[in-house]
Amino acid sequence: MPSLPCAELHLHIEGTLEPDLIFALAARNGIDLPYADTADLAARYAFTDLQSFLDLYYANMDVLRTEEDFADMTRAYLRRAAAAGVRHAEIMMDPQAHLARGVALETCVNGVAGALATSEAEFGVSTALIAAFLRDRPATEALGVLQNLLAMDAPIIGIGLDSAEVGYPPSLFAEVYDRARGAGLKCIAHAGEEGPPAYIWEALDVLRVDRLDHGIRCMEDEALVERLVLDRVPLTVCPLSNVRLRAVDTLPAHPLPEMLARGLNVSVNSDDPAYFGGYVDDNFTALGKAFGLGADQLATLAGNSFRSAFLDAGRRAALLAEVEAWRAAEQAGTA
Ligand code: HPA
Ligand SMILES: [Zn+2]
Repeated sequence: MPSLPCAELHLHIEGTLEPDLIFALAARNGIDLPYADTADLAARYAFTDLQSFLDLYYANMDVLRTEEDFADMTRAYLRRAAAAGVRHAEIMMDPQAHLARGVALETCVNGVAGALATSEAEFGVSTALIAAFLRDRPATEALGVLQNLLAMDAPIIGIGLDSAEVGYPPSLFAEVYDRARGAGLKCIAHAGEEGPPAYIWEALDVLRVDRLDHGIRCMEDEALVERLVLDRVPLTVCPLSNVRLRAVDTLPAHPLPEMLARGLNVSVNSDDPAYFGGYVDDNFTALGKAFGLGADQLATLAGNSFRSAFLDAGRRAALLAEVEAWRAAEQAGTA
């Protein structure tokens, strides 16, 4: 069966570092890892919440030192994503996590962007880059990094907001988002993963986001659901991530089917696939199994991903046609 064609809109490139690549980059850079082997590392992926994951996620980034390291990581993701059916990827990176380790902005941005530049020719995956700011660091630091990204003419289409959510409401970053919007950048933010519905309201009303990452806790606030439906705000949902980080207890308890039924503009994404048990195809497969989703619902989710992407009209139409062809083949039983 051919993979469902989709866009991946919520993907932290640093979260695609697989254990074997972590070991390969450590060897290349002469770094001693505090793990016996890849199995020892993978055994530590039993997370209790977002912070327990972030601790390991930031520690493992230490193997990324050169432009080539960032490019190799990005190419490995694109190869795997293409096999998963991804036809367009809007990829987030965390520049502050690298700056804090003494890696230059040019090194991390040019490494990732260099691999993205050849992605369509090499893997058939069109791409865009999003610079995410760490909400548990000061907004003044984010503002400085944004200024530097603009000064170097970094090939980014937008900004995001990630890292530890609770205690760091979106409104802290109002000035950063105003500046980004003024520079013509798209505005995206994580909200409502672990944080309360009030953070989603702030992302909408203060940051004026074009798209929300996660947003699953909107289901606790009826007026918020109505607002999100009315404005067709895209929500990039990451089911396997939510289970691994204990935002939901089990996949069958995930609110995604209810979100779809309420008319929310939901897409399916992998977040940090090396850490959360799978890429976007694995997320679709797990959802299909947990909820018995048919071709129509899967095609709706894939269609939403292309409708929520920052694509030009021509490519969007071509990719939506691929989804319709997939749906027709599935329904005819010829896939
Ligand atoms: O799932 C996530 N949530 C918040 N911040 C992150 N940074 C990487 N992954 C995540
Ligand atoms: Zn995320």
